[in-house]
Amino acid sequence: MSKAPRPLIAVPTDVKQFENYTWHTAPGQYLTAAIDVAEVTPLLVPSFGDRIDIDAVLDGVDGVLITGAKSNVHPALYGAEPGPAYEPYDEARDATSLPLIRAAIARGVPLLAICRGIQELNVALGGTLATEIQELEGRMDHRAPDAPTPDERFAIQHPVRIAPNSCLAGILNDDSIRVNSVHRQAIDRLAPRLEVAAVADDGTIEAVSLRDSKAFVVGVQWHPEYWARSDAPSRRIFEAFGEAVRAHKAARTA
Ligand SMILES: N[C@@H](CCC(=O)NCCCC(=O)O)C(=O)O
Repeated sequence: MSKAPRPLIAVPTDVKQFENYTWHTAPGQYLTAAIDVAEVTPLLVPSFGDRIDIDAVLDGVDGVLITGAKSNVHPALYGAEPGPAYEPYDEARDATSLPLIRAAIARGVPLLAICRGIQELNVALGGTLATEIQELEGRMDHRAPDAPTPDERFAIQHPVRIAPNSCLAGILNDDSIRVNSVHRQAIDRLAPRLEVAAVADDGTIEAVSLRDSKAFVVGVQWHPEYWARSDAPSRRIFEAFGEAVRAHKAARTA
């Protein structure tokens, strides 16, 4: 009996200049976690903003994965004054990922948003971000260790407390896990439709989910993709995302 075809997920891209070309690209660590652990097939969505038919994309996939990136959501999108503390920007990505997030939520398409992704999720739904949080009173330094290798930069660093009865509590079946940390921005004002699913010891919001949502909508500030094969909570997040994607496909094709 032929194997059921793997469901497809959409992954919006970063726009980068490299070797005299403009590239629309995504880091491989997210794609391999989707393939190997969530067992879904990622399709990159080029960041051409309103030139991309978001509905046509969502007609063809059963999930959305929003990756991390060194760039930051443009502050004008949440009413902050642009400046060096908010740079670098990737406005083409913003113009694609934010509409994609809103449309996926409106249609009940499962969504996993990681690092920059949780920040985009919050802004897309009306929230705001704080920048250079390591300079804020009482905050830890959430940036990556100043280390030469990716394994060291994405090393597990600090605990986060999982909100009881949250979507994430159901996925992880634990009240505290340890996570890596590679960010200098974080959620400031939480969007009205989101609820906190995890916090760090300094109060930084580390995960959110959509209030009263039937669909899987989870944002995490850490990087479960990096250790998705070896770290149990990381694996569980990608497995749960894959389960939600397959359920969406089964319901859509029933
Ligand atoms: N730029 C935002 C989001 C951080 C993020 O997505 N980090 C992952 C990749 C970054 C890297 O490889 O250095 C912020 O800083 O909060």
